[in-house]
Amino acid sequence: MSVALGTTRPLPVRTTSVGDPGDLLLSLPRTAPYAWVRHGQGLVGWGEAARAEVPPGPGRFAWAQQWLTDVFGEAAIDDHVRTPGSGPVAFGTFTFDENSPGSVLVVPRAILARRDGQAWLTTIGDAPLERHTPIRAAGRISYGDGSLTAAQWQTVVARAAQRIRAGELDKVVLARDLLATAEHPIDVRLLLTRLAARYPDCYAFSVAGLVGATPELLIRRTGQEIESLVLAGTTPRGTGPADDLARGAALLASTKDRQEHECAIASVRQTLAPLCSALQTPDEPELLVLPNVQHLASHVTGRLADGATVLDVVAAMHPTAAVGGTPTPKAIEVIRELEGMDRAGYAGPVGWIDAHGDGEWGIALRSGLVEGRRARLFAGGGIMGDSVPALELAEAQAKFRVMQYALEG
Ligand SMILES: C=C(O[C@@H]1C=C(C(=O)O)C=C[C@H]1O)C(=O)O
Repeated sequence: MSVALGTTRPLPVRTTSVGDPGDLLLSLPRTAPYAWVRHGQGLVGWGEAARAEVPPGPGRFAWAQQWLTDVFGEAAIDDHVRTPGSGPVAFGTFTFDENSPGSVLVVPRAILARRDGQAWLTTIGDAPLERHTPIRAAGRISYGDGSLTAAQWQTVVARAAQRIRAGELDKVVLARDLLATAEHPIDVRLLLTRLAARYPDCYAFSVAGLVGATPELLIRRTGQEIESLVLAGTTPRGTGPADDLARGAALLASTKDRQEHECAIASVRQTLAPLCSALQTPDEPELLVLPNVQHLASHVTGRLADGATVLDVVAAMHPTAAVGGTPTPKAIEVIRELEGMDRAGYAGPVGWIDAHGDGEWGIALRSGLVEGRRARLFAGGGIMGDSVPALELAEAQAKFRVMQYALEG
């Protein structure tokens, strides 16, 4: 466990109501901003009161939960707002692969939040906080291949589809990375403001260098109520309104995409059912239309049977078939074997948790790891037996556009 210098223990936490803070993202200072924002609502944080580098391995979520229980349990909390996200909050990112290092939890020293017309500020300790400075442009952006070229990746997709046809597994999600280099150091706040403006239906997030705008809500816990938005099955946007509608209709009617979606729903149902006293999954997916792609989407709701925290639920759900595959252990094996890269936090859980175990966690898609002038971007898609490599590449390229837009404007 690490507790930042300049803060005393137990952490002195104070939450008070504040007037309308305006755009949450515009309050962030430049260094290490934390964010989870959708439709202008959510939480932003800065500074560091406590930080944990979570050790890799199968026990990582339990380790993280214990760390949170210790840090929150001994905090001296003066919370005048008492709502999910008030009091001390930890932002977190977990790597996709449990064996990869890089999972991090951070309790910021300041958290500014807004939900349903209510706004609040939480501060920890009284040392002065870093102040807001103007957002800086990144200048020209150039791109290079990551681990595999587009052609190599298509070969890998074809190989995976062949293994699915041979009956080794039902579905696997394969991704690739793209390396972006900017002329000037990348200001994460610039990426966040662009992402929030162009993708308001997505969760714009920033945790420990992992930045993106994900449409996929892994789990939200509010008391005993839980919600999840399952996405799987994708088509790029059309060239005009008629083409767009036709693509949406074709996606809803596509056997390949409906089966891919069913794999994702089945994995979520299977992991949530034992934790819930009630669980509703829709019979038919809907279309979620985003500026770059259209997805098959299912909104799942439920009621937790016992006192599981949001992180306990994350631990049970990750990785869903939307980002791993079916069956999960075989899909993970194939991903490790074929992708030729470490996904780091991409496709892993990202979000926040409070001292009562409430919180919101997404799947870190449409994202990149940002450091200095460089960003490593990630995108992928579900592969089935009848997947066409060129179409999968086009889908991944459409998904890369989210972060390319964030970098280039
Ligand atoms: C893997 C990604 O997205 C996932 C895969 C999808 C698909 O294959 O249709 C759709 C949404 C996400 O669950 C990504 O964005 O990189």
